[in-house]
Amino acid sequence: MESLFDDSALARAGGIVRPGVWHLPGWLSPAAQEWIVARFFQWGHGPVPPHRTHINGHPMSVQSLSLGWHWSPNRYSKTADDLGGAPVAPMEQWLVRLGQNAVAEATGDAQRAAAYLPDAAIVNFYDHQATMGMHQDADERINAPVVSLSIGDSATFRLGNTENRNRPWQDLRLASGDLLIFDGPARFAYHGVTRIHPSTAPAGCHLGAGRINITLRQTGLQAI
Ligand SMILES: O=C(O)CCC(=O)C(=O)O
Ligand SMILES: [Fe+2]
Repeated sequence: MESLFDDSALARAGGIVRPGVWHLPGWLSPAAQEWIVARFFQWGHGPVPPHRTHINGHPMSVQSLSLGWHWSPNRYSKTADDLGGAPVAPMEQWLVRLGQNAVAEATGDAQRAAAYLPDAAIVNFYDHQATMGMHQDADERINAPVVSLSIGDSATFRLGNTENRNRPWQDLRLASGDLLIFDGPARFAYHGVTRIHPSTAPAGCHLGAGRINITLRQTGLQAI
């Protein structure tokens, strides 16, 4: 019953939000969402467990883990140096292919998609209280697309301008299965998450309460 009225039942327009931003609602099939949730629980076993990254001494409200490169503020590393030095889990090849398919389908630019080789995934878990302040994804060295996948409860995602964390911005609702890409003129747009909407997830994704967001990034860094 619950799943009849989850957010995936809403008819939502998708496509180009503004130059460089694409939103494809329900891009991940229900089966893919369920499969990724199962993988998410496996990632939780380590080697670096989900953690609240500290920014300026304060823990973020989201719990994060990384694949490929460990992210800590302003820095990517191969070991989680802020958490005892465990090696980061490897990037998974199905995520690379998923990212390439996402870029190809959203943008229609086959060359940009083929050149896209994301080597890091940041996996965030939001409980119902969690939010993310306005920021730029600017720790990557090259200007490749950011591919964002959302699963579980819906979120209000705030998409700002490229100059500062203030207005103008626009609020988008990201539901389970949604794909969002920012690239080109919007690659360095400020963005954040202002709210999680409880009880909006499809029951079949089996996450329980909360939201997962996975962002795929191409860092431009070389492992040494
Ligand atoms: O949860 C989201 O939709 C955005 C996450 C994000 O901005 C990030 O991980 O840098
Ligand atoms: Fe971000």
